[in-house]
Amino acid sequence: MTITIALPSKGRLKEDSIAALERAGLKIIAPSDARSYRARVENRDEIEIAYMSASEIARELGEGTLDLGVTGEDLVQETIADWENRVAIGARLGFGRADVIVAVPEAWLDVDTMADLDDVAAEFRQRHGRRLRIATKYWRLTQKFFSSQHGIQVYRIVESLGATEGAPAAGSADVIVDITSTGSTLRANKLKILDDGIILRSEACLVQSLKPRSSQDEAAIASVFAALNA
Ligand SMILES: Nc1ncnc2c1ncn2[C@@H]1O[C@H](COP(=O)(O)OP(=O)(O)OP(=O)(O)O)[C@@H](O)[C@H]1O
Ligand SMILES: O=P(O)(O)OC[C@H]1O[C@H](OP(=O)(O)OP(=O)(O)O)[C@H](O)[C@@H]1O
Repeated sequence: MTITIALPSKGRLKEDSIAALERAGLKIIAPSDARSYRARVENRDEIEIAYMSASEIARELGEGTLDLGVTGEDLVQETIADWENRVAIGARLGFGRADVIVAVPEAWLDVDTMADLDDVAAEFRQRHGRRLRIATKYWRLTQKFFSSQHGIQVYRIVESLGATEGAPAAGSADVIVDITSTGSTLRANKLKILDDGIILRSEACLVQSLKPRSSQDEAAIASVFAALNA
């Protein structure tokens, strides 16, 4: 039996993921064809490595087609419906840190909290003839935070697949929900994070799919977590 560990094939999480496994004693043998998205681990024939995009890793963990994967917690929570029952976050890896936040224009001087934003949302239609628009690619996290946690119901999500911080200035949204790490993109676009507007502090994690599997595979997974958490 083999278990499959998926690692990001590109982007900011790729190199750190490989390094984290190597520090845990899992040395990845590069495939003979560098364009291949499959690899093996030295002296661990029961482990197969698959390279794929970070969001695809989250999706496939949710569907149970992978055993383990390294991806961001934000992508886990956003991509997988009912994520707590489908996957388990087994190790936080200390890189890929970023916060998913609610930010509003700096010019909104009297809006500093989610309660202030609730007031704005409630008045928005009367004042502007439409609902408050939130630009984001984090639909699920936004709905959970606004509707379930803060009881804000009157808003509209405008899907943004990039340059989200530009949406308020461009006039396509009023506020945003996006990732920030250094804060420089928010500052450059004259946006401020609400005082209680941190939805999630995310980092790269090793995540396990919660599907039934053989005791041999369970043991292989446990040994990977033990090595990483050692
Ligand atoms: N400054 C940052 N901007 C965006 N994402 C970041 C940042 N810092 C860390 N991350 C994390 O990196 C992950 C996304 O990584 P990356 O952008 O490499 O993926 P991607 O290649 O865009 O993935 P996909 O192709 O699946 O969308 C997310 O979990 C995110 O939280
Ligand atoms: O707080 P900061 O350090 O400014 O980082 C945050 C920005 O970085 C990411 O964009 P990036 O330009 O990396 O492109 P991406 O959206 O394609 O990941 C992210 O989407 C934010 O816009």
